[in-house]
This record gives sequence, C-alpha cells and structure tokens, in this order.
Amino acid sequence: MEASEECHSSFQSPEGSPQDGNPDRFFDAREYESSGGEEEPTTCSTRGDNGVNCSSPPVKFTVGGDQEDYVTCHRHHHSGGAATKDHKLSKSRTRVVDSNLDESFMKKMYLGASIASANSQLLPNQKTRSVQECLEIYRKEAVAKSLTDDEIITLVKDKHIPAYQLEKAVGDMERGVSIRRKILGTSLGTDESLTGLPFENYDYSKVYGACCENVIGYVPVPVGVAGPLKLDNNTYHVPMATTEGCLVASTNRGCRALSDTGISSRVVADGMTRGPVVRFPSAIRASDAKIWLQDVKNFDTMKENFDKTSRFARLQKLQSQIAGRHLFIRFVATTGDAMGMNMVSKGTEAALNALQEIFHDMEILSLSGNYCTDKKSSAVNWIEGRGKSVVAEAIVPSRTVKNILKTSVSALVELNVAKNLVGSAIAGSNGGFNAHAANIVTAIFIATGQDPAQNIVSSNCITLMEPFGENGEDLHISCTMPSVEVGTVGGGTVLPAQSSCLKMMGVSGSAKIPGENAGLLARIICATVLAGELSLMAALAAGHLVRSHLRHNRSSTDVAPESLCLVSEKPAEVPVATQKCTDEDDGSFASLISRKDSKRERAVAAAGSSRPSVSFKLTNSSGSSRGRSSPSETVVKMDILGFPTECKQS
Ligand SMILES: CC(C)(COP(=O)([O-])OP(=O)([O-])OC[C@H]1O[C@@H](n2cnc3c(N)ncnc32)[C@H](O)[C@@H]1OP(=O)([O-])[O-])[C@@H](O)C(=O)NCCC(=O)NCCSC(=O)C[C@@](C)(O)CC(=O)[O-]
Ligand SMILES: NC(=O)C1=CN([C@@H]2O[C@H](COP(=O)(O)OP(=O)(O)OC[C@H]3O[C@@H](n4cnc5c(N)ncnc54)[C@H](OP(=O)(O)O)[C@@H]3O)[C@@H](O)[C@H]2O)C=CC1
Repeated sequence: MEASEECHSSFQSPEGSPQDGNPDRFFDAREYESSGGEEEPTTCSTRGDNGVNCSSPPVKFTVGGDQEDYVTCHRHHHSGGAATKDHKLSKSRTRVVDSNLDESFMKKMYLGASIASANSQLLPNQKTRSVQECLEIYRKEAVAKSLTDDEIITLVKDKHIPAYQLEKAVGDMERGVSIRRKILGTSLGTDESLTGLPFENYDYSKVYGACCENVIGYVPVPVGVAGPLKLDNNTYHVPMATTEGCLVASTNRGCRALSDTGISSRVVADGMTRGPVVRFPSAIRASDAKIWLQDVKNFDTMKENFDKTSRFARLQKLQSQIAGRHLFIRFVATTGDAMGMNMVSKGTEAALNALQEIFHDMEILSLSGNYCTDKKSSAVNWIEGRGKSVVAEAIVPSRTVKNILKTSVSALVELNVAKNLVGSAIAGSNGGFNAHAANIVTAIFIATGQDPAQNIVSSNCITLMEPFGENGEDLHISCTMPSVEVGTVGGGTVLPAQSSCLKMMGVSGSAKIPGENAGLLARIICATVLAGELSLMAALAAGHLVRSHLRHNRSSTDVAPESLCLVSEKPAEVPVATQKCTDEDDGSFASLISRKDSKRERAVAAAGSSRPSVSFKLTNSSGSSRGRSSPSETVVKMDILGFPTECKQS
C-alpha cells in the first residue's frame, strides 16, 4: 500500500460523519504557528518521502460545554518529504490548538473525566437510541460527549468514530481511554486481563500528540534511588526505574564506595546524528556530490538550510561514505537540551532538499540510511560518538575496596582485564567493554523519560581499572561512554513523573546555556554507570553475585516454599562454629565475613537448606597487628547461603 492510501484509509471519514464534508480541515498547528500564523489553515496535506500526497480529515469538537470550537490536527509522522499546506480556515472563527501547545484546553480535556462518567450510562427512563439517532447527535454537537459509552462503542464498531480518535470524539481524554479499554476487553473476550493495568488519574494531556497513541493506560515501574552520588563537587540523588532487584542496591553501594573521593567527569563531544541515503545515476555522480559536500563553502549552504529549521539545532559536521551509486551523509548537530532526533531529522530534510536543488539527479531514498545509527548496534557510534560523549573517573582507596566492596584492588584489576577487555574481545563485542552499563542507562532512561530504545547505543562503554597511587594500593576506575543520547526537554521528559525525576537532579527543562542540562544529565549517567560497574565487578570478584540476587532479586510468589527461609525472621539455630582471626583481618565485620573461610562454609553446609540461619563465631584471641590488644569475639548470623544477617562484637 502506498503512503497516501494508507493515510487516507486510516483516517477515513465515513459518509455522514461529522468529519465528512466539513470545511474545517486538519492542519498542524505547529506548522501554522511556526509560519507566524500567516497561513490560512483549512487543509493539511503532507508529502511522504515518495512524494505521494496524503491528507487527513478534521476532528472538530466542543469541550467542557463552553461552546468554544476547537480544530486540531493529527500530527503527520512521515519520515521525510516537504510539507505542503493549504490552510484556508478563518482564524477568527476557529481557535486553533496543538495538543502540546494549549494547556487550558488540555486541562479541560483531562478534568472532563468526572463529567464524562456521569454521561457514560443511560438514565433509568432513557430509551436506547438508534445508531442513526446517535449519529445525528454526534453530528449536531460535533462531539460524542452526551452519548453513553455503549452508544459510542456502537459508533466505533460501525466505523463512524475511529477507535484511536476516541479522546477527540468524546472531548475527554480519560473517558476516551476508558471506552477504548471496554472495546479491547470485548475483543479479548474478557476485561479481566486489563484490571491490573491502571488508567485513571493520569495527565493524558502530556501524552496526547506527543508520547503515545491508542492509549489504554500506563505501566507503573518502581523507581529506586541511588546516592548520594558525589560528582564534580556536587551531590545527586539518582532515580532508577527498574524491576531488577539488586540493581539499585548495587549502584547505591558503588555511590557509597565513592562518597569520600567522588567522581570527576567531562562531556568531550556533543552531536546528534541523522544519516540519510541518497542515490545518483552513477558512482561518478555520487562522488561529485561527496566532493561537493567536502567544500567549506558548500557546508555553509547546507548549514544555513539546516539551522533555519530550529532555534537550537546547529549543524556541526557532515561525514559522507560512498557505496557505488549510493551516498550516505551523516549530519552531526548540537541540539541544545533536547536529545534531538526530531530536530536533526527536520534539519536534515531541509538541507537535503537544498542539495537536491544543486544535484537534480539525486534521489532521496530515505531520510534514515542507518548511517546515523539510531537504535541499532554499530561501530560508527562507538568510534565517532553520538549524542554526548562522556568520560568519568574516580580513585577508590584500598580500605574502601576492602570494607565496602569486600574485595581487593588486585582482584578487581585482574577481573576487569579478563572480563571487560579480553572477554568482550573474545565475544566480538562492539562498545560492550563493560559489565552492565546498560542496566544503569536503561533504569535512568525510563525514570527520566528518555527514549528507552536508545539504550542500545547509549550503553556503549569501556570500563578501565588500574592500580593507583605510590604503591599501587588504590584503584583508578574510569568509564568512557561515547554515545549517550539524552535530553531534558522534548520526548517523554514532559510527562509528570519523568519530569519529577529530572527535577530531583536539577536538570529539568531548558538550561540558561542551551545544552547544559542535557550535558549534566549525561555526566550523571556516566558517573552512575561507574558506581554500578564498581559494585558489580566487586561482587563478581568476591563471588557474591548469586547470593545477592537470590536475596534481592527473587519474588516470593514464584519460589518454592523452602527458599522462603532466605528471608525468614526465625531465630538462628545451631551449629555455632568458632574461628580465630588472622593478622590479615582488621577486625571489621566486613573483613571477617569477606574471608574465604572453609569452616564457615562447612558450618553453612551443615546447617542444611532446612535451617533458616546459622551462627558463626569468630574469635580474635591474640589481637591484630593493627593495635588491638584484648581478645574479642564476633558472632555473625548468616542465612543458609552464608549471607550475613546480623553481627555482634563483644
Ligand atoms: C547487593 C550488594 C550491594 C550487597 O553488598 P554488601 O557489600 O554485602 O552490602 P552491605 O550490607 O555491606 O552494604 C554495603 C553498602 O551497599 C549498599 N546497600 C546494601 N544493601 C542495600 C539495599 N538493600 N538497598 C540499598 N543499598 C544497599 C549501601 O550503600 C551499603 O552501605 P551503607 O549505607 O550500609 O553504609 C552486593 O552484593 C552487590 O552489589 N551485588 C551485585 C549485584 C549487581 O550488581 N547486580 C546487577 C545486575 S547483574 C546483571 O544484570 C548483569 C550481568 C551480571 O549479567 C552482567 C555481566 O555479565 O557481568
Ligand atoms: N524523528 C525521528 O526519527 C526520531 C524521533 N525520536 C523521538 O524524538 C523525540 C525527541 O526528539 P527531540 O528532537 O529531542 O524533541 P522534540 O521533537 O520535542 O523537539 C524539541 C523541541 O523543544 C524545543 N526546545 C525548547 N527549548 C529547547 C532547548 N533548550 N533545547 C533544545 N530544544 C528546545 C525545540 O525548539 P525548536 O522547534 O526551535 O527546535 C523543539 O521544538 C522523542 O520522543 C523520541 O522518541 C526518536 C528517534 C527517532
């Protein structure tokens, strides 16, 4: 199906519906606004990449009973093509809104929910109305607000109202969502499966036309906090949305381990990219274009056309690669505080159109030719960078490695080489020279409204660890992340919960100097990755991964009853084993329990899986070399996996 047919059919306005023959046509209020309001809006038609025209019918409706007319426009999502407009509607007669732009309108839509529920049932003496009657009411009122839910569902079934435009048709977002759920429930044969998916008390005004279509609710994801993260002489509390138990605990431990010395970071490069593919009649013509683009004067022409599409997007660089008759041009631009994919796409389209004026035989195959590369693994981003390129480093004193991370500097350094460097090389990794950068990136992305699909490129990271200091006793750790794709405006950052998470870190919205907020967010992400890397690597080096995950990452609803003793509160049972401390111990709880100790292991094994926990007594009879003289005794209670639950020192 061609783009035009697809568009027409998806917005088909059935004969006799309020849309049909209505002189008020759809148009994009953003385009209208950006034209300074000079164009007269009536119709909107957008050319897709393939140049086929596509127009959408309008939806006109009244909100909150104040008889104010609104015309809104479905946002066209073609990936390319110049927009042509024929907007002829009188501005004085009709108030024009864009779902993002008119807050009071959105509020009315949102708050209309309570009024809506009153209208969702027939009154006791009210007769069931025929489809024809309902249709007449809908036509007359230009909104289906006064119809019952069942009547609206009938109009949807009879294709008088598209199911994905219910919010507009009923003039109330929550009611629209609620009716869509009823329709879905009928299709599923049961609405039980939807009962756990909440939909009420959500500000859909921020979602509509910006974040999601055909909405049936929202999925709450738990948000934990890691921190304080000491970064560049400030402290941050980092929100992480995840369902992987242990992840926040681990990242938090990393932050704790870095709380004295802190982390330093820099953004070393900034540029969001779009890489279209164009084709010429011959490889020679493609080469001509490549050479043309390399001329500084010609870059200026491209930049002029690119930059005029935005107040913030600024073209920095063009890189091109030729493949036979195909030319791949990578547009690299700064995008202020936005992640920038929409902005860069818009600018690229304008610049390509200008290029076509010079190379008439150039065919634009696609605005994205995968040389961007967006949302796919590729070497180009790893090597050239994409979004923010960030580096973070820290020094971790040996005592911290021992006491908080329960391992040693040499074990960490050795493991980092074996796992993150050699292991990743053996695996043929591309940007994955780390333990779990993606864990932290994704959790922060979800919490802060980033595009979660961009975790793939944003998680590119190399973690390095070296012995540091005069005697090499301390640890130098760094994380280098060349392609962190983040923004603090646009996309999902506008949603209330996500915006709160950004505010927690002081990076919500536009910064005074465009790009500073997004840059800081990228640094916070890189530093939090460093904390997470430190903790997980320590757990792996100490052999603590499995037990920590069994403790924090296994739901009691899915495990066999005997496993529940892991979280049992029952008092400890025998046996009690006694072990002398050695001179290597510093007497701390950390050092005592982190020792590889066969007696402890035997005691744990003897306790067996039926016992809730065991006690283990450690006696320091001689005093250690660190100055303690009197004998001391430490009783450690552990669960059946040897995980300490309580420690008492006499
Ligand atoms: C679980 C720990 C942290 C215990 O570690 P621990 O050292 O036994 O904990 P602790 O009780 O001694 O406490 C030390 C610090 O950890 C933090 N901490 C401790 N407990 C909590 C908690 N409940 N909530 C929040 N913070 C917690 C807290 O900061 C605390 O300091 P304090 O404040 O007490 O002075 C540790 O064993 C650990 O980090 N394990 C590793 C778990 C991990 O990193 N999981 C990530 C996912 S693994 C994965 O998905 C990727 C993988 C593994 O496949 C990738 C690969 O191939 O490598
Ligand atoms: N189009 C595509 O191919 C892709 C799109 N996406 C999606 O793109 C969305 C993000 O696109 P993005 O371009 O970041 O966001 P938006 O499309 O929301 O664009 C940002 C808007 O914010 C304005 N703005 C206001 N203040 C600032 C500021 N301080 N810095 C930068 N811009 C500012 C910009 O102004 P102005 O109009 O002057 O530029 C622009 O209108 C996400 O929803 C993501 O999922 C993801 C991947 C691909």
